[in-house]
Amino acid sequence: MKEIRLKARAKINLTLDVTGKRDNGYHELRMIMQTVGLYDGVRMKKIPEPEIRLTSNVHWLPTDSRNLAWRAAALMRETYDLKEGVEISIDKRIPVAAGLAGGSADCAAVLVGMNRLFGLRLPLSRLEELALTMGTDIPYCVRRGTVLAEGVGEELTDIVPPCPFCYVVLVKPPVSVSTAKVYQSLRWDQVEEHPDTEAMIEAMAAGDVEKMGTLLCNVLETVTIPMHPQIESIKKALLEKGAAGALMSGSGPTVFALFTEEETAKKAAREVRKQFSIKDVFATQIYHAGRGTGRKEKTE
Ligand SMILES: C[C@](O)(CO)[C@H](O)COP(=O)(O)OP(=O)(O)OC[C@H]1O[C@@H](n2ccc(N)nc2=O)[C@H](O)[C@@H]1O
Ligand SMILES: Nc1ncnc2c1ncn2[C@@H]1O[C@H](COP(=O)(O)OP(=O)(O)OP(=O)(O)O)[C@@H](O)[C@H]1O
Repeated sequence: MKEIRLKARAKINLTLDVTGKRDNGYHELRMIMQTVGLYDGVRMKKIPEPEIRLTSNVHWLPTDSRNLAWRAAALMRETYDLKEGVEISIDKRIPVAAGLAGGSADCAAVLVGMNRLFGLRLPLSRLEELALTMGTDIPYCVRRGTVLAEGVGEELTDIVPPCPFCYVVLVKPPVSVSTAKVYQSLRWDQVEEHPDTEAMIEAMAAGDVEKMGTLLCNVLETVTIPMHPQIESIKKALLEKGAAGALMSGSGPTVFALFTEEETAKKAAREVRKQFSIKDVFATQIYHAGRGTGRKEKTE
């Protein structure tokens, strides 16, 4: 049977503000999300057996209902009463539990893949609704591009014009961060520095990457950086190596930095990898849904 191949892309948060807390413990957010080139390869194939068979190149990652990609396939089979099963293989490149929404991206890719494989013709808006039942970052991973996310992360507005093309270095220190714990520890009403979301949207419209660098701001840094001070050292090193700006993505621990020059970005990536003895360092770029990076795509 025909196999389809999808690229489940990582995201970064250019700004992340928390504006309140709901009774159920979830936080009200206002954040600018951006897709980057780094991706997990997802291959899918229909099988006659009514099963979901999942494999991945990361041997310790669960391949059952604990995996978000498995859950996406199960949800589509149940919701649309699909008789056949599916075989999914994930080539993971996005570091796990990194603040880059790797699991959410795989989940979104499987929703899109099931829609295609089974000829369901569901609009993206329906896939975004289904996505929200599995995690608050997942609707965005279905949509992708430059997006203002509000509510608990599910109210999505495309930002036009989108983020200008630039180079992005990702550095994931070898520590794991639990998103739930970070939110639980956040004293959102005591945070002093909030992002200027409107100014960031203006800087993007002006194509001013240097200005964008000065406006990067994530209130979750107030929780994760004291737990892992190395994040601050990595940010500082990336700025010294020519970044327009550097910030922790999501709940962390990954740090990303924006660069206007490819060579400067690659050199910074090489040097940071060596200086901090970190293997998970990637030189990638901004990605726009449908339009790609606008340049020859490569992540190193
Ligand atoms: C940090 C971000 O990645 C920024 O994009 C997201 O807000 C988190 O997205 P995610 O990993 O998809 O998060 P979920 O799997 O939905 O939730 C994980 C946990 O984070 C907390 N959570 C999540 C989203 C939100 N708006 N408020 C929260 O307090 C909840 O305790 C939840 O149990
Ligand atoms: N397909 C998957 N890929 C990676 N992790 C997965 C997957 N499915 C479930 N998980 C589980 O989800 C947890 C978080 O993984 P993920 O890589 O999505 O975190 P993250 O990058 O911090 O996401 P976010 O930015 O949305 O908080 C891991 O502990 C992992 O066991």
